[in-house]
Amino acid sequence: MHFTATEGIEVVGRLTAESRYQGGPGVIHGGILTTAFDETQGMACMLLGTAVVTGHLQIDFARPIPLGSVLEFRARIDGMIRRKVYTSSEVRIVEGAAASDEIVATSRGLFLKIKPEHFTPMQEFVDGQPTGLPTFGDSTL
Ligand SMILES: CCCCCCCC(=O)SCCNC(=O)CCNC(=O)[C@H](O)C(C)(C)COP(=O)(O)OP(=O)(O)OC[C@H]1O[C@@H](n2cnc3c(N)ncnc32)[C@H](O)[C@@H]1OP(=O)(O)O
Repeated sequence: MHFTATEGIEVVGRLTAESRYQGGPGVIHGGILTTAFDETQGMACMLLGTAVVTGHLQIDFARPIPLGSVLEFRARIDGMIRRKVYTSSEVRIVEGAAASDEIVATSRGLFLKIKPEHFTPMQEFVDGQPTGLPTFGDSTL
């Protein structure tokens, strides 16, 4: 996805519903849409200048989204309480046969501000390649 920061704490991201994203016949998979919402709201949080992780994410799938559609996501920060960052986002089809001003799905998120040490225990698993462990093809196995 590509993102643009707009006025205030809001970001806009675009995603093309490619055929490899198919869920039901001819439509985008809900998990792909969920991931895009997560990314878009996470990107809005990055404008705060602090690292966050997703704590809670809810999605309302309002309309089926045909493959080939170009989707435009908009996300913003709605509020903050202590480490909690509340976000919302919606998506429209902006190019393709089903393009219109209608909102086809919405999302609300809760992101938690974290310290860099949050990821320290997972360093060994970065990129899915645990270090310090024997790997397949290792002649010492
Ligand atoms: C470009 C960047 C895009 C990034 C987008 C993608 C981001 C991701 O996908 S991150 C991956 C998915 N998420 C994760 O792996 C997170 C896994 N969960 C965790 O690590 C922890 O549960 C974490 C950090 C979210 C919260 O744990 P912790 O830091 O101990 O917070 P904790 O003290 O329990 O709670 C803090 C506050 O948040 C609230 N809270 C925590 N989790 C939740 C939740 N799931 N729902 C509601 N409230 C919650 C607590 O009630 C508490 O509220 P209050 O301040 O009012 O008392």
